[in-house]
Amino acid sequence: MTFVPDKIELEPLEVSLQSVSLRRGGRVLFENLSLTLKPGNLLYVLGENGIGKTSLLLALAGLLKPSQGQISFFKGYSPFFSSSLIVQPDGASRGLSVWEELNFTSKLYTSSQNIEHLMAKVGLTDMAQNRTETLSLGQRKRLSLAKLLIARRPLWLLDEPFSALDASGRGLFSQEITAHLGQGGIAVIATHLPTDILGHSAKTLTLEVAE
Ligand SMILES: Nc1ncnc2c1ncn2[C@@H]1O[C@H](COP(=O)(O)OP(=O)(O)OP(=O)(O)O)[C@@H](O)[C@H]1O
Repeated sequence: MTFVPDKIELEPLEVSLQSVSLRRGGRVLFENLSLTLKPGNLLYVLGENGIGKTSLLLALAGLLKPSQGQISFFKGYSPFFSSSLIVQPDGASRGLSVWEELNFTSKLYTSSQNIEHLMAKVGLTDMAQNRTETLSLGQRKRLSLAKLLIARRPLWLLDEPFSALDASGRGLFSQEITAHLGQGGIAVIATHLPTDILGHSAKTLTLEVAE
């Protein structure tokens, strides 16, 4: 059975939420949410702790089912083949080294990206042989960025992408998000940080307690 298509181009994806409600832990997080994301769009999801930002990202990734409404992916892709999700804590715990983790990801996505080049780009060359679970939080975030670049999905779902990163890491991540948007990708960023870090025009969605 083939789980991943041989080659995924950055397709001009469009994602649409129609009257979406999400329940979790026995309570309604939000109701009747409608919005459309088009190529090049950046959406910031804001709101207090526990309001449902990460849950919305999980729903967009196809990992949580809306209790009402629909999330539609145009152009025929399922969320599994069109999105990359970075949540916290990340899932770098397979007992692999940094190089092995990137090699595994590369094979999973049949990517032709050069792993040495990517490790240099994200500043992890010196950590190539270190097991991923021994990385610092900022190094893990850099590893997540390398995996995003390998997967090359059109929809990036990023939970606090800039937290734990130093200034150079934040610069690098912003540069790659900007490049992704420029290539017609979409980014959804859940954050508590100021939303001007990218200098890119953005939509903002502030989640509030459901009635
Ligand atoms: N696995 C789970 N099972 C049941 N309820 C959960 C689960 N994970 C989270 N929740 C609940 O869902 C609600 C929304 O959580 P979510 O992680 O989406 O919030 P958030 O806005 O991302 O918060 P934060 O700003 O703290 O990261 C919270 O009330 C939380 O308790």
